[in-house]
Amino acid sequence: MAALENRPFVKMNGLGNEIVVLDLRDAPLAVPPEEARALARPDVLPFDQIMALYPPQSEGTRAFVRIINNDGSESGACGNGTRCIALYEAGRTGTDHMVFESVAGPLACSIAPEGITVDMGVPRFGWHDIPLAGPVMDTRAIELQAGPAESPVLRAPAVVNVGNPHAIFWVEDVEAIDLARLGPELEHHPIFPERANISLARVVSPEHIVLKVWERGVGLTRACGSAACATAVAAARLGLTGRRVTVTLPGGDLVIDWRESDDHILMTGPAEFEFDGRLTATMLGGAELPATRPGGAELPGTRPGGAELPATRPGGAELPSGAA
Ligand SMILES: N[C@@H](CCC[C@H](N)C(=O)O)C(=O)O
Repeated sequence: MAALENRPFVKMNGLGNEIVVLDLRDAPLAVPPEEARALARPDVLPFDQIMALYPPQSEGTRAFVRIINNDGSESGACGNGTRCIALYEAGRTGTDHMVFESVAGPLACSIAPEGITVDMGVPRFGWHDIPLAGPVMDTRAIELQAGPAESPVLRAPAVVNVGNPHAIFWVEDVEAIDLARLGPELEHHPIFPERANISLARVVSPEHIVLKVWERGVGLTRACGSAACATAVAAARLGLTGRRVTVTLPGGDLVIDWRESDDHILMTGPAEFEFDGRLTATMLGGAELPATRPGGAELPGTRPGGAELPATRPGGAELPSGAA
């Protein structure tokens, strides 16, 4: 029997970043990577991340969250997914201020008419924090390039850790570069011992950045909240922008404020409830577990066509009423 069989799920998205919330607080169990990969198949429940909720470990927090990519690997941060679990918890409990715990630290969230704000913590810049394979003094621009050696198409990214590792390349036009081709090579470059999320960023003005992201363990996505945070911080460090910027991703806009008083990064944006249901053995791979989406190069749709998906409500704006 699949470990997650019969568990309730809630499908949500944050700016089109496809999120599955698994509330495992009542009966905690680890998400088996092979079941995550099976679930992510295009005809089942394609997602970018699972946000798995476990019993809180500290007083005053709602849950300990573990973040699982659709290749079954785990990440320390997911900005869009955190807004989703904040909305989920608000629907369940009626509270609009809450704190989650994660392997990277506390995540304080607040819900307001202008959006859901998550305190993503303090960014780290040391080469061993990213981490990089060896000592680098200045992580605002590291020695790394992609494309032909004699005429690289990408070079000298900034690197930042915001709970997960990011490399940001500054470009004139994010659409002019084939990130689906270069992303896998850069994600797995030996300079990144834990791999990295790879971003192309165009600085439009001191208040505006356009961003496209190849996510570690996933591929191209419509939005990546932690990449938006990492990029905003990297741009401010280089003097390309101020500390408050709007970051435009394929899925929409996030406002990032790298707060001067304590260096915490505040990310504000939307999240949406889509539908909920229960996981079945077939969804979790049954007897055989085929590979996940090839290369993750396609942008996933918002609604799977899987005939056996036991969705209990059509996609809608309402809040989930407690799937746990
Ligand atoms: N979609 C996320 C980032 C998810 C984690 C990333 N793929 C990693 O492995 O670090 C976001 O919104 O931040």
